[in-house]
Amino acid sequence: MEGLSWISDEWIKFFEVSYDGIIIADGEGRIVYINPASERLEEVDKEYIVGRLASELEEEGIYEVSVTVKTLRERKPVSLMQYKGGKQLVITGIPIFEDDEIKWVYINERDVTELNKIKRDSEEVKAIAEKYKRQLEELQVREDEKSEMVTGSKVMEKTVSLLARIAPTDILVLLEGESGTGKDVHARWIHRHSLRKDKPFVKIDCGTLSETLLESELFGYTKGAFTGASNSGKKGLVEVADGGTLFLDEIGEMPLGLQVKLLRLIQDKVFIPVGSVEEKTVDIRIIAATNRNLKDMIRQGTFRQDLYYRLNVMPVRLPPLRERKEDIFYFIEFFMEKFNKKYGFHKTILNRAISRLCDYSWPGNIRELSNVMERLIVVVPRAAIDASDVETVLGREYRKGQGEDDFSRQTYDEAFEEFERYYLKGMIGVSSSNYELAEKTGLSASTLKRKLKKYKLRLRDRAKTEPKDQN
Ligand SMILES: Nc1ncnc2c1ncn2[C@@H]1O[C@H](COP(=O)(O)OP(=O)(O)OP(=O)(O)O)[C@@H](O)[C@H]1O
Repeated sequence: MEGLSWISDEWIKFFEVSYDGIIIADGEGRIVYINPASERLEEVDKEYIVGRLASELEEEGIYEVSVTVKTLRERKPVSLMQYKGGKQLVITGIPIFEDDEIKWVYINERDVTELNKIKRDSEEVKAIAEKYKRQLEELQVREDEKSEMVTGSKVMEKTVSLLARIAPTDILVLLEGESGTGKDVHARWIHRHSLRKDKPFVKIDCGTLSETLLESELFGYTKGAFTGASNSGKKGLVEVADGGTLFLDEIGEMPLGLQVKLLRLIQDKVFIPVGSVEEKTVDIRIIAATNRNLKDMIRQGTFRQDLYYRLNVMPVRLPPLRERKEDIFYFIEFFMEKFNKKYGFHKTILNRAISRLCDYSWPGNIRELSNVMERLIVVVPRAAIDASDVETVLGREYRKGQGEDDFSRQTYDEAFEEFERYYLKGMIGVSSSNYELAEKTGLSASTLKRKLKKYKLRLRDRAKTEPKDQN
């Protein structure tokens, strides 16, 4: 340690206990000091190293690349990453100048294996946490779906899985269906499952306002734009929806004069507030809904063809309830739970009451079913809703609706499945065991098991919905 005689023994003691490797070389590259940590990290012996030229040690392969040599050559701090005996070392050489000459090279070696492992571990932990977070979110979504939207039948499952695929994209969705088929519910579902879910969902019913009012509601107005306009002007719903989703309900009712402005909004995401000359740009996703046949409207000249093609990118048809009778069971279950909770009841419904509800053609679709279920829960004074209650609540509607089944849109298989489920549900109502059910239906135990599974039916549903003495 001759070359370092100017450094006090106290300082050397610090070097000796350092966890980092420390090497000091002179201006010619001759190693004058190596601390125990460096001996350990580099797997070398100080007796062999001290007094030797770094370039020689590099030639001998003791050092794969000598940082000392590199630092002397480049005359500036140099950092390298090297692997030695399974360790990952970051080696830094710093030249120390006297006048213009390099007097010393100070080398610091740090074992980053542990550090990198900790980093990798923490990344792994982060990835696992992300995975669980995603799983939780998916569970949450499923929970939401359960509580907000019925998705029971095969048709509905297909629709929902299509919506799940398109929800995160910005594709324009056109929901088509009769009044009460769930266009609003589905539009909100798309928004909630989109990347815009934390931004506003703004609905405008194009059928309820006059052309002038609709225009100012949609696009807003500047101050003094028309008599009675607020002095400060007003933001339109299009702007309120910025970043989120604009739901244009009853798009078929949109006045022709506004259709061209809507076309511009859809195409270029620009609009002009009433009374202004300046265009404004927004970032919105548009979902439109209609219960009218837009193609017929084009023929009648009340709907623009170019707008129709802009809107018809991803049409999603929500069939009327009479075309998906299988869904009625799921809706009944859903509304029983919903309204029992709302009114604090624990009412049940008998299978024969369910049969009556299924017989009806539901011209007002799910909205009508929802209203009827709410009325039944509230007005029936007994714990179990019976067939006669349904007939009373539906009244004349029931008799009118009976026998109006429309199978014209169903294939034979679909109609058969609908009947089979209906039949089995009825037979469950009059059987007290699987054995009895098999006997009454004449089906083998295994066929019965398979069919009950297919239609998600259970014998204990009966116990839940029908008191024993009523059978
Ligand atoms: N899949 C569903 N799950 C649960 N409730 C539903 C579903 N579809 C519709 N409903 C209920 O039925 C009623 C009517 O639904 P919604 O308002 O979405 O229909 P709509 O097609 O938009 O009707 P309109 O054309 O008259 O505006 C609402 O009370 C809604 O909660």
